[in-house]
Amino acid sequence: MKAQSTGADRKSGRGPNEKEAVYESVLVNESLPPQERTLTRLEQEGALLALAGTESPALSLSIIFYHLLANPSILNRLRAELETVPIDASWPQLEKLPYLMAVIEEGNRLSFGVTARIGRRAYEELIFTPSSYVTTPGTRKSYTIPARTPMSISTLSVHTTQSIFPDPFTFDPERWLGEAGRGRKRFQMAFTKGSRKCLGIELASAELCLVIAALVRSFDMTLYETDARDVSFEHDYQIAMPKLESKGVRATVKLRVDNSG
Ligand code: HEM
Repeated sequence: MKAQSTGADRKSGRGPNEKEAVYESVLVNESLPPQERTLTRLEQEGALLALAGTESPALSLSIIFYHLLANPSILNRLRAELETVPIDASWPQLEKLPYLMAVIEEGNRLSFGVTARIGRRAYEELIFTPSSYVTTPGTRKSYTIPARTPMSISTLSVHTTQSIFPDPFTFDPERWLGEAGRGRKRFQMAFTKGSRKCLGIELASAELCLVIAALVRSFDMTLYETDARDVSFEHDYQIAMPKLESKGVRATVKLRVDNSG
């Protein structure tokens, strides 16, 4: 769905290629009533952007780096692929690397995005037909969901469905490759789906591609006092949290000499 313009462009006289700033889109937004164009609303937008834009990619990165360092065969395969592009490869160049993208998909899958059930209401009646992945006996019939019925789905249950993601708690980038991998993408719920899905998907992809490529190529790392429980989903704080005493994913780091690219 195309995002609706807030009207700020018309007021500012900006050209079609210039971007609207977030605060401006609140203050000059003709579809917002005046009581919404307040300092409180600006604070809320700012806090959401700062939180959503930092914690979520940081969680995916921690999970990815734990599994890369715990599984040298995955790390070596990723490093070999990264060495096929220049050392200063851009985001568009990195996005074309299938194994890097598979590692990112798998990190996002095991981060679970937002673990709380996020609600949706459709304005029209819906017919829900379970996919062929629904294997519980007696649950394959279709349902009619009346318009405006509150609904929600749990990312945890989708991302750990054995028939979609076999051995779901194993970090296995392979599952995102080839035809089968492409088919699974519609079950990637880390950013959720629909009109309120994450606003920062592209920025997150750029951050993850560039940071992973830079760290993997520049450093040799060894896990330090870190185990699987530092990245497992043990506590639900609306985002997945590991064991409470976790100090995060820690590693010792040595600069490497990368002769390629
Ligand atoms: C791996 C990284 C990220 C993940 C897994 C993630 C996940 C999510 C999820 C699950 C939501 C809730 C969507 C819903 O309500 O259905 C969300 C919303 C949002 N995210 Fe992200 N996010 C990530 C990175 C970012 C980044 C880098 C930004 C940039 C600032 C960002 C900005 C936002 C904003 C503004 C919303 C609210 C959208 C709305 O309510 O319309 N996110 N994100």
